[in-house]
Amino acid sequence: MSALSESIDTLRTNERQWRAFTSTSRRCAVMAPPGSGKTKLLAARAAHDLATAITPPQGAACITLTNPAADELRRRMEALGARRGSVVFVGTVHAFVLNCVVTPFAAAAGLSTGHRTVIASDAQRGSIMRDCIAAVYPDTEDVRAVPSTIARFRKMLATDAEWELAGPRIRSVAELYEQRLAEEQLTDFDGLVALAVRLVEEHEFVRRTLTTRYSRVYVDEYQDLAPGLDRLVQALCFDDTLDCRLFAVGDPDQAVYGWTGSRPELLDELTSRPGVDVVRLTVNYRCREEIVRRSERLLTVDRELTGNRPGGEVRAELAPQGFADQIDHTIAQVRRLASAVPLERIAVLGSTHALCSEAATGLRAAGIPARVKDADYRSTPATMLVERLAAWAVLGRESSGQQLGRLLAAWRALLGPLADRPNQRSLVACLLDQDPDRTAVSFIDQVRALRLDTAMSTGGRPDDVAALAALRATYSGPAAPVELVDLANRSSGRGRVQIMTTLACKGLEFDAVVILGADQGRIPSWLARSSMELAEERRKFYVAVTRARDSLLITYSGFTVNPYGRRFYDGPSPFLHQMNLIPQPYS
Ligand SMILES: Nc1ncnc2c1ncn2[C@@H]1O[C@H](COP(=O)(O)OP(=O)(O)OP(=O)(O)O)[C@@H](O)[C@H]1O
Repeated sequence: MSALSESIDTLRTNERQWRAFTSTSRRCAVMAPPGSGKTKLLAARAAHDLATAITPPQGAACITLTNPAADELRRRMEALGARRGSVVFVGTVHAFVLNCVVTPFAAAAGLSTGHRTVIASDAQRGSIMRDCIAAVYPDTEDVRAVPSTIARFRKMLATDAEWELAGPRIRSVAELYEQRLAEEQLTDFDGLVALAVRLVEEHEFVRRTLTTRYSRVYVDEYQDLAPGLDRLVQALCFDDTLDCRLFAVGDPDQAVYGWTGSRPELLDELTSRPGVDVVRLTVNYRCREEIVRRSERLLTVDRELTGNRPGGEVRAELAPQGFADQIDHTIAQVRRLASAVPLERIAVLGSTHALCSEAATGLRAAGIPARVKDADYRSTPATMLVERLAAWAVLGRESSGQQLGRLLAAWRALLGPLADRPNQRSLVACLLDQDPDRTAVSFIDQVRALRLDTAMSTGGRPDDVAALAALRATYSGPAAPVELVDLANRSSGRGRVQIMTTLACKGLEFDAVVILGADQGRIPSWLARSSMELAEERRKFYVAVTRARDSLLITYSGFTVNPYGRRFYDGPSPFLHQMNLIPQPYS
């Protein structure tokens, strides 16, 4: 039986999943809690449609928010045998906007000069923004909030009336900033999204060509789409004169990207539009029942969710000596679990990168191998591919879980026309090289020299260029891991406890989870003041809690310490009371 048939058969066992899988509506929205099989359903539905209902040259676009989530979706679809090719797009919304909307249509619609779109690097954006602020504000004024305010308004595609609310000086800086980018033939992601929305909303030929090519659109994590991206989906999938179907999945209780302008209500708005078939899933297949029961206490509305696996352990432990003490509790927990659970199936989550690296130092000092996600360099398509190539080269197909054909397809997708046949042959030769002296850094250099660097810098991908440089630096510093196997293990995380922020754990699952630092001021963050910000902190914690399949430990001290050593005795996180893990405080 094929992997796709097997996956479809498991969906058959759940009446609601099956209803969504077989929905014949042109627009289907699946609202579902963590672990209820949203991504599984979306991958199976897309793979099945590609095999049975979509005939080339028509294709499909499968869109999600972040690079790791896109990588996971691509992996799941490939495992189901979904065909890959020029008419199937699987990637992030920003990659869709750049490669499928702006690059092919902006010049034809008269909205660009026809030059290649170059995305400004973080450094370029920062420097231009500083210049523009200096041109509008006097030196004496506190301008720290200006860039984030402008970013928020640009992400929400603010109307004239909304810009007026922001004030004339903010608007002037925003206009100057966009003008400077244009003069230097640069753009940024917010500019790209705004341009794509204009192209799709104002030009019928763009809508028609796009929907002829991508006759089905699949969106994972819909609740996290920023408003501009929601407008793109509306323009393509809610125009009855076009033949474009939508299959969207999401969970408003997992909306954690408020700073991008996304709102949890977007998914509710989608489901209340006419002609949308709404399916609500209620079984959490991931977490054992005790974890489901405790996690649901964090929500304001009872969703009547059930777990599908009995048992489970949820504990909160007081570490009275402070954060270092919490790390000791974590070490004890990892040691307790280690005989039964592979280390890579254990996650340690902290609210900030700083807490995560402190935890990694503590675990490593105790002799426990640990990997901090995104600590040294960003997970971009280029760095993730280099890690996967190293895994295949060192561990082989069986142990690495990587297939050469898929790696080459990913290589071609990344390099475009630069990945000609001789280039691919050189890559395979590099992967087959058995030189025992090869280090991680020499492998990285070899792969980058195979036109990877050139493709990234000429292809307008400054994030990948910066991330590749940081990847090299990670393996070339004086105390850096030098072995190629260290790089190879990075993609699977094999043999290492996985440490990451509560934001970065989204979409992942582990047998056991430890959440560190559940103290007021950290969870929720002291920076969250408004009710909207506090609600997002609660959702972030809910996402973290629901990553655990079997056991969950949450540590707290009842106080936090700021960088100057001052203690704040604000008590444990209120979420621990909410989950009924510690008694309610006296009011
Ligand atoms: N019908 C089913 N039978 C058995 N297992 C299932 C079923 N549906 C989903 N699962 C399993 O449940 C787990 C969670 O699935 P998946 O990652 O797709 O959930 P999700 O809803 O996308 O989660 P999240 O929103 O938390 O990221 C996976 O291990 C998946 O294989």
